[in-house]
Amino acid sequence: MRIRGVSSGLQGTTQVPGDKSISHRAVMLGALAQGETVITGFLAGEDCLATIACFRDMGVDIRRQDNRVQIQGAGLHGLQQPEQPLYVGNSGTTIRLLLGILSGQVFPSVINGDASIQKRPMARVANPLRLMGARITGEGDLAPLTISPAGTLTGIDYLLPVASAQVKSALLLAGMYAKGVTSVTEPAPSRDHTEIMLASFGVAIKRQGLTASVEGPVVLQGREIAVPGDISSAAFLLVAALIIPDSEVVIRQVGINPTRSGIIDVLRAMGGNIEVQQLTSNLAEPVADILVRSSELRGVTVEGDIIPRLIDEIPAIAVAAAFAKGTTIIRDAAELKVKESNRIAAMVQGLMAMGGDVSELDDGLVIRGGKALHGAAIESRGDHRIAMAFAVAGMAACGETNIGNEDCIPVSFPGFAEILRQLGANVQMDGE
Ligand SMILES: O=C(O)C1=C[C@@H](OP(=O)(O)O)[C@@H](O)[C@H](O)C1
Ligand SMILES: C=C(OP(=O)(O)O)C(=O)O
Repeated sequence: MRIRGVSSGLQGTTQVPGDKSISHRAVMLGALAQGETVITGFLAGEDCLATIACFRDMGVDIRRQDNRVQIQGAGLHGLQQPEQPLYVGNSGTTIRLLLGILSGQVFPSVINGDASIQKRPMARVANPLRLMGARITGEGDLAPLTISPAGTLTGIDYLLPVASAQVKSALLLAGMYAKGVTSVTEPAPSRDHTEIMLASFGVAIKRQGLTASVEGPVVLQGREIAVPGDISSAAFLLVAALIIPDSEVVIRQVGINPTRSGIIDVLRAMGGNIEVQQLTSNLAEPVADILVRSSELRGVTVEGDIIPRLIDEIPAIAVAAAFAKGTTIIRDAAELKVKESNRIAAMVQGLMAMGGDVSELDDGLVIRGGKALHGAAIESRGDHRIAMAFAVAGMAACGETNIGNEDCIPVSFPGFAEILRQLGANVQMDGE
């Protein structure tokens, strides 16, 4: 992907594709429900398509036309043994949440993913599932993993060592199959889409402070789900509009669930001019139109409980920080090292290659902003968020930026380059 610095600001009204986390969960719960589930605004990105493929491989009737997905629910015990290993591609959410569901099945299964997935830690999910009675094996607890039938699971009380919505969700999903109550307590609030969606499918999920509990067995009722735009995708447009002078952009219909909206708090604390017009005030997954204008940004410290509320947005925040006056410190974010790539190392190296003044911490990074950035050759490491973060940096830098392995972008944001071009950016994908 080739990006040139823009000569004028980004302008216009746009919309980002559907929320990735909500799209995955809608397919999973729809597949396990009774009756039909219809999803609109579904993210037709590679990760969520992998989730659909896994459930089709287990016999579920799922039809998709663009962003509309129609699922004939198989019921909690209606999945069939897959004929081949389930393949999740690049999707950590798919493999971790599926481990919870597969642990409750009466058939054996094998689950695998791409080279990045094979390096990501699965013990954080497999260990608590084993406490429930699940039988999961794999070399070094890495994918490929084999799940053998275990008889009925037993509910547990589990204190998560790190705030992870994927681990929390895997345990709640396994809890649907377990005898007794499964309770999960997290150290800080992580995204709560699983809890919200389980309740909307009719499951009596209890929530108290940082604890969520479910008592098995449950019955899920199919329903209609409208997926809002993904704030994690909107993050790249927000930062681009803030750092490119003379920009004014409206992003319509973005999900602003408070467990996801830390990016807005941080960009505003940096001096970002962002207006949020909430459209739905009474629903559990609030949706808003967001207006953003170019702003003089200043450095901030990002740490503590806000980190899980913006974990996937840190690459975008690091780019905003490089264009801000003063120093930004990001810490308590060691989780970034075990995402699709080591995102701390990727951001430090890439920003340095563009002339930024950055240093790496064990659990984050320090960005001394305000240096004039120039275009550079950046390796995305096959990580969609790294590729998009540097596309945005390249738009505000002088000269040309080339991003290697940018074909990972549709993992979460199909149409990224096209949307940027419509807003006035000079972005070209290889082969265009
Ligand atoms: O549950 C989810 O949908 C996700 C949870 C987060 O991962 P962790 O649970 O590992 O923090 C996040 O980084 C990922 O993009 C999506
Ligand atoms: C970490 C991410 O996703 P996953 O864990 O599902 O691969 C992401 O989308 O930034």
